[in-house]
Order: sequence, then structure tokens, then C-alpha cells
Amino acid sequence: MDKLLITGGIPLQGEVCASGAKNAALPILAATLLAEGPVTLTNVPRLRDIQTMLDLLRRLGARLTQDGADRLHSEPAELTSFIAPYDLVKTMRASILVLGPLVARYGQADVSLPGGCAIGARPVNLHLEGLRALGAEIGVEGGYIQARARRLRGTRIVMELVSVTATENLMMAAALASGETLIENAAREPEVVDLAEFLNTLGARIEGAGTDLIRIQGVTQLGGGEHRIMPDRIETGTFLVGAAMTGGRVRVRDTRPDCLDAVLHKLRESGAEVTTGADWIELDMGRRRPRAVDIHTAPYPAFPTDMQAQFCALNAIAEGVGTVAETIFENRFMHVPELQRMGADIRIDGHVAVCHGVDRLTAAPVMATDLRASAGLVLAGLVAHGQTLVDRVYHLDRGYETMEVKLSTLGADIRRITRADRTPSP
Ligand SMILES: CC(=O)N[C@H]1[C@@H](OP(=O)(O)OP(=O)(O)OC[C@H]2O[C@@H](n3ccc(=O)[nH]c3=O)[C@H](O)[C@@H]2O)O[C@H](CO)[C@@H](O)[C@@H]1O
Ligand SMILES: C=C(OP(=O)(O)O)C(=O)O
Repeated sequence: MDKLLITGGIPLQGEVCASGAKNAALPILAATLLAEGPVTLTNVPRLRDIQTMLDLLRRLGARLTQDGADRLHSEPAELTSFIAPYDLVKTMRASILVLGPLVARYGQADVSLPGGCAIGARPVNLHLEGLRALGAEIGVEGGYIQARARRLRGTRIVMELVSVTATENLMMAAALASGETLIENAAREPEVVDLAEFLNTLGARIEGAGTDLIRIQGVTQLGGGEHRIMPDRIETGTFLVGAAMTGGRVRVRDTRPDCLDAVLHKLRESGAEVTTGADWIELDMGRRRPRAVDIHTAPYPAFPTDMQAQFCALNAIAEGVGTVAETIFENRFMHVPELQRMGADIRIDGHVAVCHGVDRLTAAPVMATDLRASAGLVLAGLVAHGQTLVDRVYHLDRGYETMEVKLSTLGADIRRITRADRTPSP
């Protein structure tokens, strides 16, 4: 298992480009199952989760080829399987995103239930209830969701909770249903909008994505098309927090400032000077120590849960006391005990972490437990005194494209230690 070795204390300086968004690329790749024409996707990030989605789609019989560094091409193909097996789903919950497309186009899908995960129970009841409302028969047997349908029928779906992937699954399914579907209390995340734009490029008729009411007029068939995946707002935010924590100055290019309002607001509150252009964001901390900020996670456009761990790391070394309330996932503070091992003064009280900023963190071997927890620990390593060794970097590789390379270009002292580095040659 790879580890990252970080020597802290260097302010991040320079420019870095954001990669394509994992959380947009995953549903869009699943949506290629709906396309009856060739599809070209660009700005596809090279991530472990993307590889897992490609493995899954290929096991179903899809024909996808990597065509250049960030380009992917899919050709229409006869599927040979409608099963998303446990061995893949357990490594990536977003595998559930093939459920909607499979049942809508092929009338059958057997998708392993994802089970719980490191950050919470994460049930999928809303995906199943929505598909039932669209006319699918849904059962669960042997740990698998079994969905069967003739043509789905458009209907009104009122989502009990705001769910990003449930909104995406239902939007994909409704794209091929007969008649009109309304999704009320829909997730408004920019990645939902990116998926809707892709589906519309293929010939779908979707309006209202980005609001809480999505209206879909079903069509009988979707064709092909080209689409550029939107930039990753969470990766962007992670680099900006790194700049704020280290007292540095970083410009993130090829990104979308309009998708990061809540995060940029908190960075400014922490004392950073933040300037933006059409496709870039620059943060200048001017060698100052950040001030602690209060965070409350909630669905978009509020503060994203996927940036919570990074702000815990920031508060850990900030001036003052910051409270971090996590309202989306019930167990998303796994980074806190690891930060405590580095000297952070954070107390968890139910769904709130109270962070008293300390003057400095001390390096320690720490263990990544999930994707964003890993990012928080890497950021802590950038400011800690001494050498921090972050274990289980495979979590980070799910969602950050060569993070250590990008941080190195910003001046950080960080390197990946692979098994080969640790095995003495005979
Ligand atoms: C691939 C992807 O896009 N992942 C993102 C997506 O995950 P994901 O789509 O899985 O997260 P949801 O928006 O569904 O989760 C929101 C809340 O709803 C609950 N819930 C969800 C579905 C359901 O059927 N029943 C139910 O109770 C969840 O347990 C959670 O408490 O949105 C999360 C919240 O912004 C992000 O952290 C993830 O990075
Ligand atoms: C929680 C995340 O992803 P997923 O929903 O794929 O687990 C994330 O991107 O932070």
C-alpha cells in the first residue's frame, strides 16, 4: 500500500490546474449506457474511481476506450450482462449509478447493495422508491437490488431528502420514460447540472437542473455526442485550503469559481484574500495564520460536506475556536482522532467538532480512513513540524489526480512511497 511522506512548513506558492470532477464524471460515464450513438468525453480525471466505473461498464459489455490523456470514447454496444457485482460496488458506492440507466434502457438490472461505508450508513432507499414510482419492480435478494421494468412511466417524485446520486439516477431513468417526470426537492449540485447538460446533448429533454424542481420529458431514444466534464470544485477547494493553512499564495486554473461560493466565503472569513476570474481562483494568505471559522455542512449551494475534513485541518492550526457541524453524514469525523495524534485540540460533541486552534501540529504517522479525511491529513502534514507519513493513500487516489505531484509543483515537500521503495532489493 502506498504512503505519502510530507515534510511540513513550506508555504504553497504558484499555479495548479484543476482536474475534471470525479462526481460529475461518474454519473456521466454511467449515462453512456443510455447512448445509442458514439460519445466522446474530455477532461475525464485519471482516478481510481473512474477506473472502477470503466471496469464495471466494460463488464456489462460497454465499449469504452481511453483516447488520449483525458479523453474517453464510447461506441454503442450490445450489453452482455446487467449485473453490477459486489466486488466492484463495495469499492465504489457510485456504482449504484448504473441502476437507473440499465433499468430504463434494458428493463433489467441486478446491482449489489453497497452496504455501509466509513462515513455513514448511506442507504439507497430514495433511489429504489423513485424507480418504483417510475414503474420498475424492485426486489432485494442475496444482497442484490433486482430491478425489472417494461418502459418506465413518467411521474411526480417528491424526494424525502436531498440526495445527489438519487437525483442523478432518477434523472437518467426518467430521460427514457414515457411522458413527463417531475423531481421535486432535487439536489442542486453543479454535478447534477453537468449530467443534465450531457443527457441533453444526447437528445434528452431536461429542464430545471440546478434548481430543486427538475422537469424531464421522456424520449424514446438517446443518441451520441461530445461533452467536457466540469472542473472538480472539491479538488480546487482542497488546494485553496492548503494555501490558506501554509500562509501561501496559489492560483487554481481551469476551475469554476461560481460553484465555490460557500467555500470561498469561509476562506475569506479565515483572513485570506481571494480573487477570481472566469476560470481561475487565487488565494493569498500573505504568510498570515488563518482565523478559525464556523462551518455547517448542507446540500448545495451551502457548504459541502466533501470540504469538511479540510476545514477541520485548517481550524486545527488557526487562531481561535471554530465549530464544524456535519449534517449530511453521521460518521464523517474519522480524521479527527488522527489530527489529535498530530496535536490538534478538537473535541467531538455529537455532530459538531469544536476545534481550538493550536500554534503548531507535530508530525506523526497517520492513517487515512476515507477520501476527504485523507485530504485533511495531507493538508495537516503540510504545516506539521517534522515528517508526516500518511498511510492508506488508496483512499486519496479515488478522488485526487496525482495530488502529490500537484502539491510538489506548488513547492510542497511531499513524496509517494510505494511498496517497491520499501522492499530492499535482493
Ligand atoms: C459520487 C457522488 O456524487 N458522491 C457525492 C454524493 O454522494 P451521495 O449521492 O451518495 O450522497 P447523498 O446526497 O445521497 O446523501 C445525502 C444524505 O442522504 C442520505 N440518503 C441518501 C440516499 C438515500 O437513498 N437515502 C438516504 O437516506 C444519505 O445517507 C446522506 O445522509 O453526495 C454527497 C453529499 O454531497 C457527497 O459527499 C459525495 O461526494
Ligand atoms: C464521499 C465521496 O465520494 P463517494 O460518494 O463516491 O463515496 C467524496 O467524493 O467525498
